[in-house]
Amino acid sequence: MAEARTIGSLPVANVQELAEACNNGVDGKVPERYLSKDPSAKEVVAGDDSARAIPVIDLRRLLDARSSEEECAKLASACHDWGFFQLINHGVPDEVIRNLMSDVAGFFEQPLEAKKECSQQADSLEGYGQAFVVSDDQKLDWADMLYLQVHPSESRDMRFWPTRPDSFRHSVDVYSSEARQLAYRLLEFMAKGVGADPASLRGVFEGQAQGMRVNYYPPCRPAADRVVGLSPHTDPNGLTLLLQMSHGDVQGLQVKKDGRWFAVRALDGAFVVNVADALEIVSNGLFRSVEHRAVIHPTRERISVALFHYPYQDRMLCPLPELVKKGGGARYGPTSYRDFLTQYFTAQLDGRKHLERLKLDC
Ligand SMILES: O=C(O)CCC(=O)C(=O)O
Ligand SMILES: [Fe+2]
Repeated sequence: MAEARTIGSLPVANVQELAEACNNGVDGKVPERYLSKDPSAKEVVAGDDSARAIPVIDLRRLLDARSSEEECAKLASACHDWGFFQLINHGVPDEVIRNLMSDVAGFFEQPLEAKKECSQQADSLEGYGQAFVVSDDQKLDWADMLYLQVHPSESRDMRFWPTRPDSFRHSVDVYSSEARQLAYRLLEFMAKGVGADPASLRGVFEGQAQGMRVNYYPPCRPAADRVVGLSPHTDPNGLTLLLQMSHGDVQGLQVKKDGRWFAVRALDGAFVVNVADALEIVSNGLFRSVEHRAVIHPTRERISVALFHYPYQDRMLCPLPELVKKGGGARYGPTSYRDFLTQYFTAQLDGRKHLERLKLDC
């Protein structure tokens, strides 16, 4: 996949190690590069009201002929109004998710030297390290990550795949194939929700690249409210399925709506699903790719696993013709997905600029 294999990141400190030093008082000062200078970043609509702010969609209701139409409409509204929803009764066995999360946590529990066996190489975002560091004076995120290309299987670069815990590779393999089928299914229901042909929307993504990013957010005792776990961004792919693991109900994901940040309270056992850039384009703007970010807890770590489903890369990406007709014209110009990714990275995660430049007046 173009993204991970052509764009590298400048090497920076390992945040898990840095956090240990900062948190246990050896060197309590958090380096300036991690401290946010934007105070507005802290204005959040949190509290209990927002706990269920993002809509909850029930796959069982989508599948049941008696409730499907209503749930599809709810799904389509969620994708338009929020770009995010939580998915319950999703059918991915608990055991598959448990195994994945336990192996992922096991990887990060290893000593640094062991994790470094999977380190990123120059010019690639694949492997263990930090992403999106393009300049020496850029602010840095309080997180480490492990990015793997997981599908198609021949695209896997096993140099970056952990061999410990022993079951890591198997767990990822099983999880990615279950979740992939779920993603395709969701795309069909999304299409139904806007009166489009399910096969057309599914066809843009089916069999295409799937990547997995594990984000490790260490606690930050001295300055949790001044560091950022993952800077505001949209995802460049089509559909993202997100799982999180935390102790003591630690949350961290925040989603932007109408210019305000909303804290997401992830339901136990649910997926957090979000519309990403390519799906906004293909849906002619009926589904929206919204900015989101992750914040840090003072005393507890958090791990999230994002599974990215990419569109085809050998054809031009553009809105589905039937949705263009419905919408009275195309709202996005055609783009090659490779060019789009280059723009995404050149914009340095600067809001939605890379998407806005494709917009047409109609
Ligand atoms: O950790 C989270 O909750 C968000 C992760 C995310 O947005 C990403 O990996 O793209
Ligand atoms: Fe994201």
